[in-house]
Amino acid sequence: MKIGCPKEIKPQEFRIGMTPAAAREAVNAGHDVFIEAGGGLGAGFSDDDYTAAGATMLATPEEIFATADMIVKVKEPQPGERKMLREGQLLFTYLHLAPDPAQTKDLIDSGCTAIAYETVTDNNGGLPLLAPMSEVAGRLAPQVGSYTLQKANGGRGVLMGGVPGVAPAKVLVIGGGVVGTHAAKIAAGMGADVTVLDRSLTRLKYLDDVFGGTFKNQYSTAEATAELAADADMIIGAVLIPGAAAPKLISREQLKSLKPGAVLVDVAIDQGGCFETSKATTHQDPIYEVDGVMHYCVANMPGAVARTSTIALGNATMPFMLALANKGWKQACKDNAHLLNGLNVHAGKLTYAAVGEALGMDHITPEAALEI
Ligand SMILES: NC(=O)C1=CN([C@@H]2O[C@H](COP(=O)(O)OP(=O)(O)OC[C@H]3O[C@@H](n4cnc5c(N)ncnc54)[C@H](O)[C@@H]3O)[C@@H](O)[C@H]2O)C=CC1
Ligand SMILES: CC(=O)C(=O)O
Ligand SMILES: [Mg+2]
Repeated sequence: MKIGCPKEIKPQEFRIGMTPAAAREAVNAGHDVFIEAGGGLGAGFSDDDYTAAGATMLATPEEIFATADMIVKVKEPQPGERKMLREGQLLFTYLHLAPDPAQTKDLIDSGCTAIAYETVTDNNGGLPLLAPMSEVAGRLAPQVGSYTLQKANGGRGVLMGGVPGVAPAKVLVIGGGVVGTHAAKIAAGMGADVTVLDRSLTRLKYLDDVFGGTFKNQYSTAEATAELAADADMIIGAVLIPGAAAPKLISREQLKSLKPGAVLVDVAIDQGGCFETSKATTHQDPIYEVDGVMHYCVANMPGAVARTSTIALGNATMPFMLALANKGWKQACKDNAHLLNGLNVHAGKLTYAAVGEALGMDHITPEAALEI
């Protein structure tokens, strides 16, 4: 198969979809790999690293999209990239379609087959291609949140760990999955007083068993959220209902009850965000204020640590990328129901129920798509 990997063009996105190690594995399996020249530089990989791995460098995204049977990326295709997708072409990347009707329409219109990293599943009820970036974003959240808490950045002027004689910051993490757990670990490591809310009792039991002495946890109700939020210096939004738009857990009205200069870090922004006042921001201009409350809502947080993230993502996607290349997408998805769960669009049809429900669009089952 011809596998193409363009340079990412989302603002301040320095990751790349294939590492030289992944390129080498694909070449060793008999595939042709095409990388856009300079595409790996932001993650510290030179063109020479890719050519040494057996890949061919192409100068432009147009050549990559025209040449490849499968496009491997990081972020959802941007409008210009969507125009280059064609019928029968396979796209393997993050999509986050539920809050994005324009992209969904373009993918459907293109006739391509699009497999979304974020909806591929595993045997433990996890999302193995979201997990590595959730680990990164979770660990970054207290880091960017603590910067935002500084007075000069609009925050309350509270130090995460406090000092002897002064209480530490109170951090509320809503959602105790991968993002939430990693955020809580780091925030607690910085000395903050951390509470995690989740709706899953199984998850709360796990958090209590493993992190009982490190941070607190509580069942997530509207009442508990309101009470803890009013007392928090920083609130990290980390909920997920796979594939669906994030539930809004703090309303604009509620901002009045928060502390002035409190910081909201909405990691769930790529699914539309879990605070009513969240709107996606970029690394260039990440922070804004609403009613005296600071918001950080960067939809591609892992791009800030592009090297760590590219390697972590490449490790996770490589076996799936190889299966798709070796077998073709249909056979690979027939052999692995978890990969089939990643199918969001095929041949002009939406194939992911939660996206269809979020956008009010017709959809077919992924099993039905295998027959088209
Ligand atoms: N902004 C960014 O750069 C990035 C964003 N993300 C996003 O972060 C979000 C979280 O991802 P993961 O932690 O991997 O998901 P996850 O599935 O591991 O965890 C989500 C948790 O939310 C809980 N939850 C659902 N509804 C809830 C509610 N009403 N109250 C409290 N908890 C609730 C679930 O029980 C689950 O434990 C996703 O939207 C993901 O796409 C992930 C990586 C990077
Ligand atoms: C998960 C995701 O969207 C990201 O890493 O950018
Ligand atoms: Mg994202």
